[in-house]
Amino acid sequence: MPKNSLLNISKFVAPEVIFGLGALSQVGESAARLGIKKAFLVSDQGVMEAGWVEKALAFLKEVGIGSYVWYGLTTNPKDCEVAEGAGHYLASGCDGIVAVGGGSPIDVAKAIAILATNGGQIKDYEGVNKISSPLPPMVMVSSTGGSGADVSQFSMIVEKQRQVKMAIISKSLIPDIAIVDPSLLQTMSARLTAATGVDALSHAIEAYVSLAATPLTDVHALAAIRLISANLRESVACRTNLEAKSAMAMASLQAGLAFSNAILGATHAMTHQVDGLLDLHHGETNGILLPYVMEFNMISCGEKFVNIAEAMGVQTTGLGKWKAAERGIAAVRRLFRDIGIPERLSQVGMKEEHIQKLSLNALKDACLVTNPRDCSADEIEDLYRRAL
Ligand SMILES: NC(=O)c1ccc[n+]([C@@H]2O[C@H](COP(=O)([O-])OP(=O)(O)OC[C@H]3O[C@@H](n4cnc5c(N)ncnc54)[C@H](O)[C@@H]3O)[C@@H](O)[C@H]2O)c1
Ligand SMILES: [Fe+2]
Repeated sequence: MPKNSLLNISKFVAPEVIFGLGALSQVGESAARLGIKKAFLVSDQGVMEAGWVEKALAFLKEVGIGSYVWYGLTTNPKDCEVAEGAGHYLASGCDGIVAVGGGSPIDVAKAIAILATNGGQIKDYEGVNKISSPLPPMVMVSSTGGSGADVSQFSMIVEKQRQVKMAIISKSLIPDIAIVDPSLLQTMSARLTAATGVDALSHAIEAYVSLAATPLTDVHALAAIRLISANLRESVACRTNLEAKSAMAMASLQAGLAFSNAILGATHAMTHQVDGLLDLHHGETNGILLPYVMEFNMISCGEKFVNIAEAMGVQTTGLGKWKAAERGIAAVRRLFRDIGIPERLSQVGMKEEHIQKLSLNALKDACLVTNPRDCSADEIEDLYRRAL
């Protein structure tokens, strides 16, 4: 029986989602509905400067919710930042968490929630299903249209000492309410828009070919690929193109629903290691690696790669399966080139001497388990080398 046959049991988890231009205005009502009296608002410097935190605070105040703002985190957030944030949460008298930001603040907000009710250190929760006590109520407002962390069961935190990005995976990490307001994407730079859009496309493609894909995740993954292929260029080109921003926000959301349930693959397993070592934008590294991993994975599920090609806008009629699949990968490469994603890992600081350690760590990453083609350490090394 095919792995994603309707005859199999499949599960799909998702938070309540509020989507649309102006949806940020629902943050107060959402927090109130969860019984939050004082919100611990997690964000970061860039999102604060863009003015979105001030707006969220006003909406919380409107419904009588007090708040404590903490934004002491960086991109590729670190375990020490989570520990500091959890200390602030426990001392603040807050009874719920609101994040306003991209994947970094959202992941830290989830990690703070874990420590707040489960104690210990964040590294104790690395892996699958390590959380035992329920978490405080969580409302996540995403500001990047890329990570999908606002709907996912993941939190990604770098353990500084090991220079490894840990995947913490648990259904407890699915927020109660996700607010997706495409207007927030207007303050992102073109480079950030490109990198976050590439992250979303990597989520959709990896989830679609994942060994854990189901009919429910396939629908979202393919829809996300179509939206990204048709709108990412325009979204990068113009900050105020609200149609393109809304399409990218929806794509990120659907890619998030797909990968949260189908998990990911070798691209992410390899990118997480580079994130831990070099502190680059996660989306750019994914963009460099994804076409190489697609070439490697293609033989495991040719038909799916044809569907990806079609979702990327490739006319496949009359082409054989493998030709069509290759054209899909070429379409991904062309999109990334058009929006200025670097093509080689050496351009972003990676060196030959890093490859062996990164490959061994990638082999242990939880995302590799669902890659459609088995990967040995040598094959991962080879993929890093091809992308170098
Ligand atoms: N938990 C998950 O399911 C999941 C999935 C994918 C990625 N991630 C993680 O998410 C992180 C990346 O998240 P991201 O790509 O959303 O970016 P990010 O949260 O790291 O933010 C990147 C930069 O963009 C700025 N920024 C964010 N929104 C902005 C806006 N609207 N206007 C102006 N500036 C803005 C931030 O201040 C920051 O400087 C990585 O650490 C990655 O591992 C998590
Ligand atoms: Fe990602």
